[in-house]
Amino acid sequence: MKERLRAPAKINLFLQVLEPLPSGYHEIYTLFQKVTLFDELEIELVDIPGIKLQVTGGEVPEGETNLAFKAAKVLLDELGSDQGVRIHLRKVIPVAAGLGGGSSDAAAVLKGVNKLLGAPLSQEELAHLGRPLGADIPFFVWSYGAALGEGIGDILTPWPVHKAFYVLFTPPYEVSTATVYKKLRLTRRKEPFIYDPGQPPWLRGLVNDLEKVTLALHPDLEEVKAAFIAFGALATLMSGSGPTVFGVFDQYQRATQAARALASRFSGRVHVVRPCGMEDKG
Ligand SMILES: C[C@@](CO)(OP(=O)(O)O)[C@H](O)COP(=O)(O)OP(=O)(O)OC[C@H]1O[C@@H](n2ccc(N)nc2=O)[C@H](O)[C@@H]1O
Ligand SMILES: Nc1ncnc2c1ncn2[C@@H]1O[C@H](COP(=O)(O)OP(=O)(O)O)[C@@H](O)[C@H]1O
Repeated sequence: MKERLRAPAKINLFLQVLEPLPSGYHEIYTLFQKVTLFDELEIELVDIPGIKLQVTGGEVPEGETNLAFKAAKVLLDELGSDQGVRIHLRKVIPVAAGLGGGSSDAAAVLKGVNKLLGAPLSQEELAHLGRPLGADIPFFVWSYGAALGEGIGDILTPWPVHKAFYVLFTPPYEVSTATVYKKLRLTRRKEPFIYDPGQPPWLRGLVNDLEKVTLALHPDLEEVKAAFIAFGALATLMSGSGPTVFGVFDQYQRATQAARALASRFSGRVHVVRPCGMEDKG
């Protein structure tokens, strides 16, 4: 039996860092939005114990440090299963880019393997199991297109999906999430700037507290942001810890024109995507 799954990328439409926690993590207030850029996975249960992972299309390890591998292991261990798992992962989502690709792969493996084993665990149990592997994993386990993330990003509340076209620009270098959080200087606990779920967040202004850290390391991203505005974006922001920067557009044609202009001016990968979770909204 085989499961074929698509693991979406995410962007953070706002990200406020409120307080450092004794665990080394930070309390955040963020809006996660899944978008239509997908890694692809094929998962199979076999009778020979052990986990085998094959990766094509991206610079990520194939062994036990891959988040897809770790997710399979933690689930098999939890269930005490002696079945083996074979995973083929086709990487499309840029790596260490603020798009949550590794977390999404891990969540897809948790869901896929659980389904192949007859669904012994609930979505909530899978989210709980994935959380120590990555704070973003619970969001990818849940089926919402968009969710408010509190706590370390693992306390989730569904959020309406607002119609838009997003252009993602990912420069040809990676950024470490842990380094960016570490470099952020918080002097006192911040109270979150609250958004109205009924309104597209870009109408109130998009904020990402991690942006200043990554932009100080990579000032070229300021130019990308300025170019997004010059090319007609309604708003522009870095996603997560970066370095991906996105522009928000209200028309597909404007988005594709901006994407072409960006690709000819800057070296990096450009994707035009839509939010997931609005299939019923046209
Ligand atoms: C910044 C965000 C925004 O969605 O995403 P990315 O840019 O990584 O995609 C997340 O908060 C990242 O989530 P994720 O990438 O899953 O984090 P983890 O692997 O669990 O953590 C990597 C490191 O980031 C720091 N970290 C992470 C989450 C958080 N709320 N506070 C933190 O301080 C910790 O130092 C941790 O060791
Ligand atoms: N399946 C995977 N896909 C992407 N990165 C992975 C994967 N497994 C392990 N990693 C490692 O996790 C780190 C963060 O990856 P990723 O989730 O793409 O970043 P981000 O959270 O910034 O979007 C990278 O250093 C990468 O080598």
